[in-house]
Amino acid sequence: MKHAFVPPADLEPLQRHPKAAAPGHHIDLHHSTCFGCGDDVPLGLHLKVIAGDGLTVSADMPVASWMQGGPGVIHGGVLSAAFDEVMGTSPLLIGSAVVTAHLEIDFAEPIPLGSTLHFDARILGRQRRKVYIASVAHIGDPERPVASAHSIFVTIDVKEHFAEHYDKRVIL
Ligand SMILES: CCCCCCCC/C=C\CCCCCCCC(=O)SCCNC(=O)CCNC(=O)[C@H](O)C(C)(C)COP(=O)(O)OP(=O)(O)OC[C@H]1O[C@@H](n2cnc3c(N)ncnc32)[C@H](O)[C@@H]1OP(=O)(O)O
Repeated sequence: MKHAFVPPADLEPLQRHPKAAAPGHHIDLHHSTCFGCGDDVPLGLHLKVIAGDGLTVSADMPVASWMQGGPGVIHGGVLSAAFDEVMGTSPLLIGSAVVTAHLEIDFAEPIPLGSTLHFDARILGRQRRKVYIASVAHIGDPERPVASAHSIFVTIDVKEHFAEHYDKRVIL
């Protein structure tokens, strides 16, 4: 698939954390009211990200009618949010909490409502606090990706990062 993102050549390789979810297992929720993965939000993506081998994860997302952008197809922002969630969950494999600093999406084909998107994502490596991640999505044929994404996530101290906003969080 065409893309313009070039990760640095000198990325530091990363190791899976000994306590990371085992391959085939669901990686825990960010929190229950997260738009991307939370069980308690009525209108959310409800993504279940599954640990793969090494530094990989995967997820499936049925493309529901409320995700419509152009007639009969998924909205690009919804697709971007799904990539963000899948890639943003993967650093839990290395024991790091992260937030998105940079997210690039390449849209290769219109994605019809009613299809199921399958996402695969892979941690490429780190440079200081930056974790580089790549992801590809298909709707049935792994040889024919419909979209791909490249991102830079930055590791954070969760308590410190959210301290200013934590009191305004939504509890359902
Ligand atoms: C008590 C709470 C309990 C809660 C429990 C819940 C657990 C939840 C755990 C985790 C939540 C994850 C939820 C995932 C959901 C999916 C992911 C999202 O959607 S996240 C939302 C969207 N993203 C943001 O809101 C970030 C907003 N941006 C920032 O906060 C800052 O800009 C931040 C943290 C990204 C960086 O700020 P700096 O001050 O800490 O650090 P600096 O030095 O500026 O950047 C570090 C490195 O990153 C590069 N960098 C920063 N921004 C970049 C960019 N846009 N492009 C390229 N590089 C960038 C910099 O050049 C620097 O790199 P060099 O080491 O110097 O090479």
